[in-house]
Amino acid sequence: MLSNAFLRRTPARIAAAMSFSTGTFSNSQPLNFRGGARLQPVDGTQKEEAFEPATGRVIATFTCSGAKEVDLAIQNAKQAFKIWSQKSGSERGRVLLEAARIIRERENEIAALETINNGKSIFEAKIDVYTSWQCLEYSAGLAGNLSGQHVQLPGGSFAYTRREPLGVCVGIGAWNYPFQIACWKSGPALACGNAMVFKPSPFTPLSVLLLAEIFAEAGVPPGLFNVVQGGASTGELLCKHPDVAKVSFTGSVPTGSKIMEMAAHGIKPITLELGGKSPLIIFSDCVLENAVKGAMMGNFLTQGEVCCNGTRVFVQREILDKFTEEVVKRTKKIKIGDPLLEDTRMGPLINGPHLQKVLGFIKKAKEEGVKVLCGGELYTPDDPKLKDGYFMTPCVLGNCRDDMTCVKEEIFGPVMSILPFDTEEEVLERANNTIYGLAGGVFTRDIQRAHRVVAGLQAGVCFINNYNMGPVELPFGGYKKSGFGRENGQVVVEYYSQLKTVCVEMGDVESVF
Ligand SMILES: NC(=O)c1ccc[n+]([C@@H]2O[C@H](COP(=O)([O-])OP(=O)(O)OC[C@H]3O[C@@H](n4cnc5c(N)ncnc54)[C@H](O)[C@@H]3O)[C@@H](O)[C@H]2O)c1
Repeated sequence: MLSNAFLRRTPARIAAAMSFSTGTFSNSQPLNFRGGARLQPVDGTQKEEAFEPATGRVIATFTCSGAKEVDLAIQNAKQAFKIWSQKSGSERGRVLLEAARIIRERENEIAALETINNGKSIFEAKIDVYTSWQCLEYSAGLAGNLSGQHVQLPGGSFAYTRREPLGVCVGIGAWNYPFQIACWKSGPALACGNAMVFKPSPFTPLSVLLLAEIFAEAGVPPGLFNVVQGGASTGELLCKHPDVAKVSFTGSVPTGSKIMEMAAHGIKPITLELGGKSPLIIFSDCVLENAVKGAMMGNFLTQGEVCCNGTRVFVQREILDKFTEEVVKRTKKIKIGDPLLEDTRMGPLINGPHLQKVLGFIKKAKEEGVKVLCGGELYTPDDPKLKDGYFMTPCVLGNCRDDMTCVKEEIFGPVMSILPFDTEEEVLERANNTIYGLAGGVFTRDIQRAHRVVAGLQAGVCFINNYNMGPVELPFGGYKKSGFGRENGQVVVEYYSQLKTVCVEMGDVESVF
């Protein structure tokens, strides 16, 4: 997700000095964080390796946390919650502002680590860091504004509501936006007075440790924000723990469904930020140049590994050829390569199995009759140190039909499917014919049609004449199987707090007995 404000920054600021280079990083520090410090987990048997996708090198090994370590992290969070929840919103806000300031100060280091471990270009990783500290600043504002309601009752009696924190919240993250996801969950959670135990994806365990250190430096009580590492089994230990008050999850639909089952046993509220297969509808009266740019932004950020991407690009038949020609021309020009170089716009995919999965979708699409208009192949950059990286060429598919696998399923790679349409009524029905409902977009100069179409889209986040912009002031989240609950925007406090109603009697008790 992008921020307009970031894109308007001066190139000099973006190209700030870097001290990392691809193929050199190796982690030597513990990757769990508990009680205010990095440490090794006290238990856990399974070992995991994390990779640098650009080179295929192992850059970190760690033990997946077991039941004892998970419990210790939660007990630490419980203790810190007692202190943090008693502070005023403004006091909490000040700490979050300081954390935001430190993130800005360490922007290059955080972005570089994200690029090394995730593979996205450094240009994009800096955008992620930008939206991360913005979220903490925004959450700081929310903290100072938390309040209840005062309601007058008969006879001078009255009632008031208190917005109270939930307790220990668990955050479970996906690998595509590791630092940003951790900030988007912890910012509002801490603002509302909660503590958090966060588990990143085992593919991207590194950058969240910087966030934990930054929170500690900014002044959160030790234990307020903890990190446990691991995969499904560690995640399940967190979700099933009786002292956890809420789970906020970002990941795939099948895992989201399991999280919901586990939460059901404990009657725990959850936020689910899940996958998507979003429609991007381009009418023939659009500004073609903007529609082409929108389709590129809606498909190729972070190697296409973006939940809200508009991967089903519906194009009105009159402009199909012109649009397709322009998109293909620009897709072929995307600079693929060393993600730490400032002019690279597409890095490697997250890992070998995922790369093979994406290529498998393209193979199947060919069997089902699509025309590969460009890309969709393994790519080996000239630089020898990148020869084992997980690179592929961004791909545009033509001759697509709604019933094809590549059009129905989330590919989570740089693959755009182009689908012709004729009428507004037809395209809206086809756009909504999916289990997902995360996002959707429309390009048209007709203002009435733009609003009519987005009103008809079954999606939580809609764009008119742009795509994939994500300012932190706006709620983000899905409809249908893309999940529920919202991140960001003022509404986020609903998902990290609970409301207490207090009735105050000013007269005598009237009893019916
Ligand atoms: N809607 C959003 O905001 C958003 C944002 C980013 C990614 N996503 C989605 O995430 C998916 C890609 O991420 P992924 O491959 O990491 O997803 P995933 O579901 O495989 O894993 C997500 C997280 O859940 C953990 N996990 C796996 N099994 C678990 C279990 N049984 N119990 C508890 N935790 C478990 C993983 O270790 C990881 O930390 C895509 O579908 C993408 O669309 C959604």
